Amino acid sequence: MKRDRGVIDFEDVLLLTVGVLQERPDIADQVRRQYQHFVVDEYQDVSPLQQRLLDLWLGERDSLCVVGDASQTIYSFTGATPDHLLNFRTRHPRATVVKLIRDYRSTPQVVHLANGLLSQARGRAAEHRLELVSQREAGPDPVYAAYADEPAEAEGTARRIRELITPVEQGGGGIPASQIAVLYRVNAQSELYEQALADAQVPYQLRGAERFFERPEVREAGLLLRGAARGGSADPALADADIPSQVRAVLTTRGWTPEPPAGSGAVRDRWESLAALVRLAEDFAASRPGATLSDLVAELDERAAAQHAPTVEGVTLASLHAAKGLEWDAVFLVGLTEGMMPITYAKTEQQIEEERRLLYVGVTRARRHLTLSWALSRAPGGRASRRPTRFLNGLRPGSQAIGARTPGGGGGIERGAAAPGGGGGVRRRRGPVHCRVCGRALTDAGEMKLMRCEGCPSELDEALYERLRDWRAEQAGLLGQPAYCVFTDKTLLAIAEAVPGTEPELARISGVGRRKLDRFGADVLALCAGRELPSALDDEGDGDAGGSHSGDPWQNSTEK
Ligand SMILES: Nc1ncnc2c1ncn2[C@@H]1O[C@H](COP(=O)(O)OP(=O)(O)OP(=O)(O)O)[C@@H](O)[C@H]1O
Repeated sequence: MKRDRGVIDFEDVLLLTVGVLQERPDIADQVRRQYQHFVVDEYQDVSPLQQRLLDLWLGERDSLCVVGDASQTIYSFTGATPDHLLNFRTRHPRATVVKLIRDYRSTPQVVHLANGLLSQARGRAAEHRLELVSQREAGPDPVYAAYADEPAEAEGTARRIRELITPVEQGGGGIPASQIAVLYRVNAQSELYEQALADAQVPYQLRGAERFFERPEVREAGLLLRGAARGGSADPALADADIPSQVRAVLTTRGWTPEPPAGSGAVRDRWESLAALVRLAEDFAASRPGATLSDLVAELDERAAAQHAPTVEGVTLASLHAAKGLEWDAVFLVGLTEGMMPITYAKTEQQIEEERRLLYVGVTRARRHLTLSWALSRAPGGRASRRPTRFLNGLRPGSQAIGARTPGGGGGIERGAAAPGGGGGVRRRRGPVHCRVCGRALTDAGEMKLMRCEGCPSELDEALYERLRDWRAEQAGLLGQPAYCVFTDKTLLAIAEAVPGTEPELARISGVGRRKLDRFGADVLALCAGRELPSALDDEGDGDAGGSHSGDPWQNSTEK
């Protein structure tokens, strides 16, 4: 097909050049006369074909300098291998090896996390890893932020970015938008961030990919959905189906399938875009009961228009792969859940290790501000079933053993450390409630309950949150009341963030009144302390269906 159309791709450029240099010594001589010395950057990601071309350029000479970092090998899926780098000394015994361990880019806090990530790495590249030493002055600790769902994560990120770009004299960070990046694992994740940044009126640009609504498969899908909305659907039986079913039916004709195609690459990218559209339709239908396919198409048009702002110097949105070699003052690594990081199709140990290196590449892009975030469920109201990436275990606060309350290895914000006025045992006075993270006065009831802005990063102990939810479901069952009558989601979130150790600390959390304290206080404190509770269902002695466990059963189990 390429021959028919008279085009070649980048791989062909290499192949043809190799062919010319091999078969035409006269041309090879001329090229070698013209180019005397060679420097290769990112040498850990060289493919055998690229290595062959380099050898042909060089001929018998060895005027060659290569620069690389085996720990940043992230293109193995294209056939690249760090072996050329790691075997360089064998092939060129006279070569001088300079180990660059001084890191002039990042603060000690960022470098500490980068080193910590690699300390858990395995495989050949890991054997050659270097422990970096920051040469910069200290900066802020990396921020770890758990959000309830993906839109909240995107909105929270956009809000933090707004603060960072606000001029210093107006109380912001004074960082130019061009010095900020949001990095994600797959390009289909960009849509949420494009929308959130557009909503927050933050200029942005995409790197290495087109804007979501400008991608060919998304435009094509848009046209088909528009046709279907006008009644032009090829399948009249679908006219009465719900919006997501209609969208899935239309997108199936463009290659959407319920399960993703195996492996990575262009087919997978295309599928991810279509899957993002399906999710958008599902969320839209859930939030707008009674809406039609035409309404969805109008919504898509609106989003496309909002995200269509002319490209100006702005925040960079990029995949981790596209961020290689770059750096920014502030980097947001988003969507760091199991399944996305490592990505589901990374199965073998080597593939998992490559994912770890990808996260390492992301972390080392940050000069000063680094935020790592994830969402516990995909859509608002969904079950908080997601887990943050395993790669941060032992590194992010609260990620050690279940119930452990000590922060993980250095480099993290310790629980509550960032809470202005939140420390000590001082009783909270009634009056304006301020966000524990950014200090803004809160007016929204839900935010007041959380004691922070919805979008400000939380230091949620998600394992505790899960246990609290399970416990609440059990209590609600016993009481025959809805779960929110025990504690609302917001109160549970606030508890899982604050992890109160004493009754007064628990009492300070909004939504925990005297009655709740008497009834549930001991249970909650036991859970916060990481203790197991006996199942309330086994507790035959409590005849008061609406009453408390009187504190005893779990008090007895405190030695566990
Ligand atoms: N000797 C130095 N003194 C001060 N700053 C330096 C020095 N060397 C490098 N830097 C700065 O450190 C940052 C990182 O340098 P550079 O991009 O060359 O690193 P790198 O090794 O190629 O990183 P990576 O491969 O991870 O992208 C840059 O901002 C650069 O200006």
